[in-house]
Amino acid sequence: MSEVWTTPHRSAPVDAVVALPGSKSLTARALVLAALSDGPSRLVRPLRARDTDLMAGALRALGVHVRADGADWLVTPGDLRGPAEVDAGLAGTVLRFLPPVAALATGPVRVDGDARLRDRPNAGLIAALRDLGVRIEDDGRGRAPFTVHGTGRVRGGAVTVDASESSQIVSGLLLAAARFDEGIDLTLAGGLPSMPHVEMTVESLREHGVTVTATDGGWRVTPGPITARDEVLEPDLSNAAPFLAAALVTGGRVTVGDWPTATTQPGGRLDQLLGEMGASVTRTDDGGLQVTGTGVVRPLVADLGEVGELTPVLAALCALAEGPSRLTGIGHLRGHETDRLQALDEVLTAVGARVEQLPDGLVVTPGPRRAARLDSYADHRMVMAGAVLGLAIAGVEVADPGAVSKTLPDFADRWSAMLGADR
Ligand SMILES: O=C(O)C1=C[C@@H](OP(=O)(O)O)[C@@H](O)[C@H](O)C1
Ligand SMILES: C=C(OP(=O)(O)O)C(=O)O
Repeated sequence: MSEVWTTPHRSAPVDAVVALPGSKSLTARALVLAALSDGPSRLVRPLRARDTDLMAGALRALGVHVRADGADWLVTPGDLRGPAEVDAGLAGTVLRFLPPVAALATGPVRVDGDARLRDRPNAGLIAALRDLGVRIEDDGRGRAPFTVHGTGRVRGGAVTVDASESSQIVSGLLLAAARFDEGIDLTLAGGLPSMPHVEMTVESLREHGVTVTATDGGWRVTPGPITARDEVLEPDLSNAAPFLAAALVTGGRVTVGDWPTATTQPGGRLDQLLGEMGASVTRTDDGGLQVTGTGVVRPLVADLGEVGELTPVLAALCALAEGPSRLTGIGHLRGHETDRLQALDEVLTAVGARVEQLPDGLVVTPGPRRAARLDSYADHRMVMAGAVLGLAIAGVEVADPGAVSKTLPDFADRWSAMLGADR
């Protein structure tokens, strides 16, 4: 892909069926649990993208055998050991899920990544690990780079955790906790975004035979073995968002195949959210989710705190809506791949919308549309948001579109295929 992507403009209704690779979040959990489990596992239809490659690489660096050369990934646990250097790239999942695993290794494990990773909030995780008996060297801010000095075991036990800036702090602790001597009795110190992602963690743990109990203020994980299991990964429903949005924008029809009947992925809320924005949403007989639009996009007033990663695409839709939208509950997006509230403000303003930043969200008022060159902000979901805008607005370009490699390296090809797939 070139340095600047001229996104396809399309006024005719799209009519396409789209198949998507596995979920980033489920693949990350499956890799970590496979690495900590009591035998080899096979992951079927994992996501192959920068974030999951980095997770596989991080686990390999600690002594886990991950075979990723075939269609399936084969994971064989090994003795966890340092010294090791872990490149977390820009992946929140690696930043927050890997350190508790590193604490179970012997020897130092240094975690670092892209320049922006060093700004991503992580103090709640580092403080919690220290309270659980782990020695960690950091710059005093709890952010990358830091070094976990594992001794091969973690005491565990009761801990109060500040996960107000990222649910991944809770997920990371819970994922490894069955291997701590005392498990974990985690109490939240404050708010928690992205609750479905914690439910995903709890469900993944239970599928691996781990006992997780919801308590008054958090979760308790009982110490014990993590049972190895083969797993077929659900498609990534957050990556489905731009494709389904295309139906709404063009007044067309898009079906994403193999849509799970029940899911903890935040994208599972797309039927309701896109329905509120004017789509009709149905399930197809062969298990897909079909979204049909009329070409009119209704404004959205919603608290997206539980489904934050859907925000960039939904906000792009809001800029194309027939009135002002208000998206709240998403202050923590300022700590994502980029400050997404600021980035969305800049991008939506560039294409003609009026944007007001709230402490925890955005008010987006559509305006006269205009062409613009947008930045990707190294953020995969900002590229996808740009693609949605470009459908409706001629002349939308996105600089540095390769940022999509974080979760969907061939996004632009899939986007073109969708647009060319009219029947
Ligand atoms: O656990 C996970 O897989 C994720 C949790 C969420 O993180 P935050 O709670 O930091 O938003 C989400 O935004 C991220 O894309 C993936
Ligand atoms: C916030 C996201 O990623 P990360 O896992 O790096 O936090 C995302 O994918 O939208």
